[in-house]
Amino acid sequence: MTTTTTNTATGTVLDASGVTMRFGGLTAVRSVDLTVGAGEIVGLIGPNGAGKTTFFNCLTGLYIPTEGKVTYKGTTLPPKPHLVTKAGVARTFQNIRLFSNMTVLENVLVGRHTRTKEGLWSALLRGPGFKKAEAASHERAMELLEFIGLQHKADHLARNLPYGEQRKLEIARAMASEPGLLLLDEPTAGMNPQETRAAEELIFAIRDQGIAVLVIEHDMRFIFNLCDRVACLVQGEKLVEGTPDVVQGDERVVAAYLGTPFEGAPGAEEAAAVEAAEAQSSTGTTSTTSTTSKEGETQ
Ligand SMILES: Nc1ncnc2c1ncn2[C@@H]1O[C@H](COP(=O)(O)OP(=O)(O)OP(=O)(O)O)[C@@H](O)[C@H]1O
Repeated sequence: MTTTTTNTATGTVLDASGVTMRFGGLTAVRSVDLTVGAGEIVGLIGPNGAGKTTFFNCLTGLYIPTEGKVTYKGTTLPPKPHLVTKAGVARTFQNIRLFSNMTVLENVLVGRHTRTKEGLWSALLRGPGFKKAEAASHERAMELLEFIGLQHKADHLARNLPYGEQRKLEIARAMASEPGLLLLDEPTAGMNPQETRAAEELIFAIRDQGIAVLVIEHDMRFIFNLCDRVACLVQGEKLVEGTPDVVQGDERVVAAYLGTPFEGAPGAEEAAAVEAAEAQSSTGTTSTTSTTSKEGETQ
C-alpha cells in the first residue's frame, strides 16, 4: 500500500486525515488533518469546546469518526479502544481514571494487560509460564514507577496520592502498554507550577525513550516550551499549525482565545448573521416573523 510506504519512509507515527465527527446536527471536529512524527512532541490547543478531546476520542477508538482516516505507523487503527492500545497508542484522560482502591503498583500492572500473553487457564493454574510472565510484568511496572518517581509509593492506595502524583501514575499506567505514541489529555490540569515543571521534564524523558507524544493542554507556557509543533483547533477546525513561535505569534490564535471575531474564523459568518439579526430586532425595525426567517437562514 502506498500510504504505508510513505509513512514508514517519513517516520510518521500517527497520520489523521480528514477527521470529522458529528453528533447529530453538531460538527464537533471538521476535516482535521494532523500527523505526529517519530520522536516528536506535538501540542493540540484551542478554546473550550474546540473539539480537542473529541479528536482524541476519534484517534483512540472511543468514537468512530463520521469521516476520515487514522493510521498508526501506516496501519489503519481499529475502532476499539483496547485494540488501539494493543496496536501501540496509549492515552490518559482529562478526568483522572485510576482504580482508586487499588495500589499504585496494581494500577500500573492493569496497564500491562495488553502486553501479557498468558490466558485465563494459565492464570487460574498459575503454571510456570504464568509465574514468569507475572514476575516480568512486576519488574517492568516497578521500572515505570521508578521512572515517574513513585517507586516508594508502590503499595499505597491510588486514592491516597496527591493530585499531581495521580496524574503521573496515569502516565505510568499508559506507558505500561509499551506504546509508540502517547496521547495526553490535559496532563497538568490542577497541578501547581512545580508539578507542571516536573511534568514537562517527564514528557521530555518519555520522548527520549522513543515514544512520540500528542498533548492537549490549556497552559500555553507549558505547551510552547514543550512542543516541537503545535496545532490550534477552533470550533472543530484546525486554524493554525506550526512551530511554537509561529503559533503563539499568530493573531488568529490570540483572537480565538480572547473570543474576538476575525476574518475567516470558523463560524464567523454564522456569528455575523446572528449579530446582524439581533441588531435589527433591537432597533425595532424587524417583526418577529422576519427575525425568525433571518435565524432560519443561518442554520
Ligand atoms: N458525546 C457527545 N455528544 C454530543 N456532543 C458532544 C459530545 N462530545 C463532545 N460534544 C460537543 O463537541 C464539542 C467539542 O467538545 P470537546 O470536549 O471535544 O472540546 P474540547 O476542545 O476538548 O473542550 P475542553 O477544552 O473544554 O475540554 C462541544 O460542543 C461538545 O459539547
